[in-house]
Amino acid sequence: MSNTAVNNIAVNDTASPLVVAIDGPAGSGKSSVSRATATSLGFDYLDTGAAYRALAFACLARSIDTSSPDAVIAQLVDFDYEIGIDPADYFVSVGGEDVTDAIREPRVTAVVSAVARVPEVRAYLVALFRQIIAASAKSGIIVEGRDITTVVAPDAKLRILLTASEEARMGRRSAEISGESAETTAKQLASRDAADSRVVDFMNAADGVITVDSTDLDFDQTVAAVVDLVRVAEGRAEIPTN
Ligand SMILES: Nc1ncnc2c1ncn2[C@@H]1O[C@H](COP(=O)(O)OP(=O)(O)O)[C@@H](O)[C@H]1O
Ligand SMILES: Nc1ccn([C@@H]2O[C@H](COP(=O)(O)OP(=O)(O)O)[C@@H](O)[C@H]2O)c(=O)n1
Repeated sequence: MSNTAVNNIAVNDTASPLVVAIDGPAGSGKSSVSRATATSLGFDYLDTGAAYRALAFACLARSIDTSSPDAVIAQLVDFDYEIGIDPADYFVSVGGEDVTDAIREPRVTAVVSAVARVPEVRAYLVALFRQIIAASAKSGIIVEGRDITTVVAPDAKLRILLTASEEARMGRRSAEISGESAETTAKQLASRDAADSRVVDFMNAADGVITVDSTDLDFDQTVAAVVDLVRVAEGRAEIPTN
């Protein structure tokens, strides 16, 4: 297996990886379930939301007005972003600085939707995601976000919409975030989903996309459900009956 570097992205010249596309609203479990599934299957894992967050972080670091599309677009020229796609070595960096935790701060979450709704930003990042996917040297890659099943990888071997009731999603998120009331977390999550869904529809499964509803599944059961679907997609198992 050999890899070459083009524009800082290692290009895998072996067979293309099996692509698993996962979309869904905030708090449905996309990142955690995708990462655990990738670990269990020996696949890579690409968190696309991290790129939008990293760009929002870079804008804030330079005091850029994130409500100005032109100002945000101007940041793309020297947006020096890197992400780890090995689920055992997940990191996000901007300009060589590790921002893995910083991009989850509420001040970044508060402006990320404004950055993500700019069409030029989306076109730039979609192209980057496709390069990263093509460069995966593993047998598969799980890619999660909002528009993966419809825009980034509509031809993925397996496409999943991961959902959970609003109540379950908000409960999970507020359990993670300390320092903010459950009510504040719930309001912020709902308003971000509303803003994001004006740009891409990630609440309804597109044709051919399988819905996995994790409302009544615990974390391990959700991972097991996704692993089962991957085995079916690989032709290694029959379609699960429940
Ligand atoms: N099925 C589940 N049952 C309980 N908790 C879950 C489940 N799926 C995910 N979680 C937890 O919910 C939280 C939000 O998950 P996360 O992966 O960050 O969601 P997303 O990436 O969709 O925003 C995490 O703390 C995660 O461990
Ligand atoms: N494929 C994607 C992924 C994220 N995003 C944007 O990036 C933001 C952060 O994504 P995320 O996946 O980290 O969000 P969480 O649901 O994990 O909080 C979202 O609120 C969207 O605005 C997007 O527009 N398209």
